[in-house]
Amino acid sequence: MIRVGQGFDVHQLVEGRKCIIGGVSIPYEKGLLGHSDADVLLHAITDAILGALGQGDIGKHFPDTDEAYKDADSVKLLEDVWAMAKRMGYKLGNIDSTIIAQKPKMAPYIPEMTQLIARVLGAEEISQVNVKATTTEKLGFTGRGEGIAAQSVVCLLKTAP
Ligand SMILES: Nc1ccn([C@@H]2O[C@H](COP(=O)(O)O)[C@@H](O)[C@H]2O)c(=O)n1
Ligand SMILES: C[C@@]1(CO)OP(=O)(O)OP(=O)(O)OC[C@H]1O
Repeated sequence: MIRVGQGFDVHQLVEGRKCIIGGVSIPYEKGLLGHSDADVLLHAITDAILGALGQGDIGKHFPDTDEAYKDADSVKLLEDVWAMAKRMGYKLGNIDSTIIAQKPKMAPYIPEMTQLIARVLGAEEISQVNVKATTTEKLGFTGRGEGIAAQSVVCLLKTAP
């Protein structure tokens, strides 16, 4: 059986925070604000997987009112959700994601993000994981550099009854 899910997330860009996207710390004058490390891409991916599983969203599993997730490493949150997917008998079909950011330039960091996501999700080949980036041509909150958004679509394949 095939299951499909989609995820979308936004975090504000502020001074004095790290810019962690796809598990990679990107050198930039601003970083993403959140209760956790605010990794907007991994949050969109986590939500896409939860959607495919019919298990709600990231805030249901990791509430931003819980001190346990303060400054949480979003790689760990993704690992926890992926462990659930495996327990439910799923493996990765493929995942495609887009980071929506005017700046910084994501292209140099995308291979490292892709490798990390592929490792966490147990991809058999790297082409199962695709990460893209786009500006919004200086339009809207992303175009003004006020925040970064990410969206993701995942296909999961049932491996066990
Ligand atoms: N933050 C970003 C945004 C875009 N890119 C790369 O640039 C290409 C052109 O972007 P457009 O918004 O003009 O389509 C895009 O295809 C990405 O490869 C990027 O690296 N970082
Ligand atoms: C990840 C959580 C939990 O630390 O906090 P944030 O970093 O604020 O991220 P968000 O995308 O709002 O998702 C859910 C939260 O519960």
